[in-house]
Amino acid sequence: MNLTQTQRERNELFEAQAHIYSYLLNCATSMSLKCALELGIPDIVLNHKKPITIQELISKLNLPIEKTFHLRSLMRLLIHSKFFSIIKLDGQEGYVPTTASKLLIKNTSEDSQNVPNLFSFAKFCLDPAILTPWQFLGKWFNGSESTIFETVNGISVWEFANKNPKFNELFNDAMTSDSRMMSLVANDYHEIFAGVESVVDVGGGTGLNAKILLEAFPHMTCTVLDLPHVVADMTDTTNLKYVGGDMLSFIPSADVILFKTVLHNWGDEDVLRVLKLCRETIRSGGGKGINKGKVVIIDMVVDFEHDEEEITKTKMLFDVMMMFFINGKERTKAEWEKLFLEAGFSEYKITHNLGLRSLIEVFP
Ligand SMILES: C[S@@+](CC[C@H](N)C(=O)[O-])C[C@H]1O[C@@H](n2cnc3c(N)ncnc32)[C@H](O)[C@@H]1O
Ligand SMILES: O=c1cc(-c2ccc(O)cc2)oc2c(O)c(O)ccc12
Repeated sequence: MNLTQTQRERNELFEAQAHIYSYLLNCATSMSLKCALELGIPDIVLNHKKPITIQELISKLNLPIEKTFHLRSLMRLLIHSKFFSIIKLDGQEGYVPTTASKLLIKNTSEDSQNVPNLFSFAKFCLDPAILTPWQFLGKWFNGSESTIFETVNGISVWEFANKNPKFNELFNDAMTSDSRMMSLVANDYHEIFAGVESVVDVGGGTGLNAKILLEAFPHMTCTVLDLPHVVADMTDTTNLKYVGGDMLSFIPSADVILFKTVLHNWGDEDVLRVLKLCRETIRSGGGKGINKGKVVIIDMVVDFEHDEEEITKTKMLFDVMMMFFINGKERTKAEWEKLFLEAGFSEYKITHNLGLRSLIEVFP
């Protein structure tokens, strides 16, 4: 087809209109997912064991039959967003889960703590306490508060968590749920933890990451350092100890100093301060031997050149979110390297096998 200049321009404008509308309505996808989670749709579809028809789904959800049409539309959007698939069986269409919806099951038992599950992380991201501050981005640009969270609440996320037990629980459960993904790789980390007797998990939250590590390396001892209100109710065990404190002023000594999704919470100045503290701790701890006296960081490494499109987009979203919520940022390899060298470290090694995150070993 030979389009005239005017036809091409018109088509371009219509395409741009579709593009704009798609982004303007992005929140409809998040909200539809929120609704599906509230209703427990991933659990129902998974537990059905075979494709579930729209009528069966309506009935299991105990919804009025008049809502069938609406539920079908919701499911169609969630199928398009890869949270469910639809297949034909015996002439009837039925919904089946995808890997994404299997990770969003609501009902997992306490003893399946290290089975990957992201329900609590999703619940946190979709909570009004986290969604509301986005509305104030424009106001924040014209104001003096350091984050949009402070524009809305007057205090930082950490102070807010300290003062609001419900938010504290929501936040800690979300981070714990993210840590459950670590159970997928802990057993591959023999090289990284070979000969290591002690680990301090800095900003280790309620300790799930430490527990997963200790399951893979039972001979180790682990100290979890976190803010006092986070570790207040935690109970020490033989090889797991909780310490309340501020990582900006004190890091307990150990063979390995671990930071999982912690350093991206901080700006360069604070990360430098923390890394220098680590360097001091390693120097005075005098750890000798393979793997003794190193820092291990599990965090994003932004690499727009090599990352796949969805990973790139997610890293950009995290970067913006980190920046506006807690003054943190996602870093490129060059940005990480600059901080390591400035803090007095001489070498580092990056292993990319954690999806969005990479594991960085930093040596003195
Ligand atoms: C993003 S969460 C990561 C939690 C855990 N590492 C994980 O991956 O699940 C950041 C953690 O840092 C803790 N934190 C924030 N400021 C801190 C500080 N000044 N000293 C120690 N921990 C801090 C928070 O309470 C929170 O548990
Ligand atoms: O303080 C936060 C906030 C988020 C957050 C903000 C907005 C969203 O739409 C989703 C998530 O995530 C955080 C996070 O992942 C983290 O490691 C520390 C703090 C926060």
